[in-house]
Amino acid sequence: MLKIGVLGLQGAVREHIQSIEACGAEGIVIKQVNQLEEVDGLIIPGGESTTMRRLIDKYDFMDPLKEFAAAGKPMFGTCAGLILLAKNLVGYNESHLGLLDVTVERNSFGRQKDSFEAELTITGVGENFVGVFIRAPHIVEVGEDVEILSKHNGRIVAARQGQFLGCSFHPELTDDHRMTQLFINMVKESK
Ligand SMILES: NC(=O)CC[C@H](N)C(=O)O
Repeated sequence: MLKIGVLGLQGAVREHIQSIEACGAEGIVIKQVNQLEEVDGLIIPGGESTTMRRLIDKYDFMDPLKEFAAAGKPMFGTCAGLILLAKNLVGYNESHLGLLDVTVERNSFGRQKDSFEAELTITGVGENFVGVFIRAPHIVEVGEDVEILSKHNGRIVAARQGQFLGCSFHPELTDDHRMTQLFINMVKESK
């Protein structure tokens, strides 16, 4: 059975595990660096990117996460996880993991729209996917070999570059598991 890890330092961890299991894979909460060896792919969940970054540093996850990526293993960042994966962040000089070649702007859907749902069409997933956006970032710009998978109101909300997948919304908060399945397929193909 495929083993998919969810970085378990902060954020919406349990819901991702449930979604992974609904897709027939094994979900493992990663709380210690050595657990990364057990999994074939990793989801970095939504939450608060600054808090998650602090915990990544505190528990020495930075280099092991970069090594995980360098080994060619797929990674999927959702919401705050997208911010952590991105190569560039609007208004910041430094990024976090800097793996996915996109520029991301945090909290970019405005105040009245702090949280909302929207029906999305996502390449590789299909139509009528309800995206749950919670103080969501969006992708402002993508690098050459990044495929844009979905837009909402002209803004890029999902993208893929090889082994890396990122989205602005929380795919684990509905019982539509197609986005999780897309990632699991990427993990299958990478083996
Ligand atoms: N739902 C989320 O993950 C929100 C992300 C959060 N606004 C951040 O900047 O980290």
